Amino acid sequence: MRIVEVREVTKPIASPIRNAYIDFSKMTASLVAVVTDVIRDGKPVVGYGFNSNGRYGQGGLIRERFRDRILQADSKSLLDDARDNIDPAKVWAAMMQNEKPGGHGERSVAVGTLDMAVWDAVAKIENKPLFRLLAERHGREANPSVFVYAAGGYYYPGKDNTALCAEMRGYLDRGYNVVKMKIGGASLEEDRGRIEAVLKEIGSRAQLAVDANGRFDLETGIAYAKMLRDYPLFWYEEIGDPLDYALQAAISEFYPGAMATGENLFSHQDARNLLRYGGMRPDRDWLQFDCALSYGLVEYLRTLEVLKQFGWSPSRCIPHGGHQMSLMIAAGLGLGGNESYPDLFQPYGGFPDGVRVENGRVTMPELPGIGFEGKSDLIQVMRELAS
Ligand SMILES: O=C([O-])CC(=O)C(=O)O
Ligand SMILES: [Mg+2]
Repeated sequence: MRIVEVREVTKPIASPIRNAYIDFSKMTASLVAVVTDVIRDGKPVVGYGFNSNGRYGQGGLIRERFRDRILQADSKSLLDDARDNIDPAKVWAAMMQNEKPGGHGERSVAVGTLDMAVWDAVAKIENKPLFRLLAERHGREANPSVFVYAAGGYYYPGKDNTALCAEMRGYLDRGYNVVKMKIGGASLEEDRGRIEAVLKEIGSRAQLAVDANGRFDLETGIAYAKMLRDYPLFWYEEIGDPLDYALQAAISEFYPGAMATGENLFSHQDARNLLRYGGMRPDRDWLQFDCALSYGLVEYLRTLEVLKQFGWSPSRCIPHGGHQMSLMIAAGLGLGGNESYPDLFQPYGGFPDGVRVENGRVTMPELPGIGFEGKSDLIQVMRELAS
């Protein structure tokens, strides 16, 4: 049993939206296929992966370093002999040989993308949904019903509060009961008006989270905290620079409600520093580490270990990124839920065809692997890459 080929293509996921920090007019993502020599139903098992929005495709790193380390490794050294399967942790170690520690910028995206494809292949080889395989290996009960919230509310040329409210109402109509919008890309007073308009629109049918995308300095973050604490928000997200743990800790003195952060922390070491120094509160705050940006599930398992050491439950994690991989981890390992972008980043985001959001939850179907085969627009581009 071996990995015979690794393919990458960089795809556009551009749109005219903008958050407080970047616009998405040139956004791309890497799509990868990991082809094995294992035959199921007369065809080779192929695992697929892609990275989440926000960090661009990683074709250069994948093609120049990580693909060759997988293909050039002794194939036996990548196997889990006891399970007669590929061992994702060994593939991970092969990819990371001759990589220095620290400085976890973007190679973590390249490795996370390939790691997703490896797990997809591993679960397909066992002919199980990945969430069932994870629950089994970790001695847990799987729960295929997962909380999801609708992320959007971007700044958009010509978008006024009427359009923003219509967008949010559309999410409620599709079964969501938590919605998220961007802040920090306008003045505080303008953002207050946007928030009040949305709160009035959604009424008691849903809760609202707000996301500053790391834009604020301490003073602005506090000014917003004082404004936002007047409203019953679901969370106040990524207030300042993702690596400024002292800022995060200081804001907690001004904001008693829930805060969320972590989508731009790419390693278990960075996650540990957040828990050590960021003043995050395990009884109310949320952690958004996204395996597809941060060295994959092999690393995410280490991050979950760190959480345990610091007294955090996996149920405080609601990953960034809106992909099916995190849905699998949520259903298999008991995360608190997952992000979703109902109108953005297609065909990569979302759920298998026919899966509906009901009362803010989706139920994972019993598809082998991550379940990409159940999403027709997505599997089409994946198969184009593999064939
Ligand atoms: O706008 C983005 O970069 C995405 C983001 O922060 C989120 O989904 O939380
Ligand atoms: Mg965010």
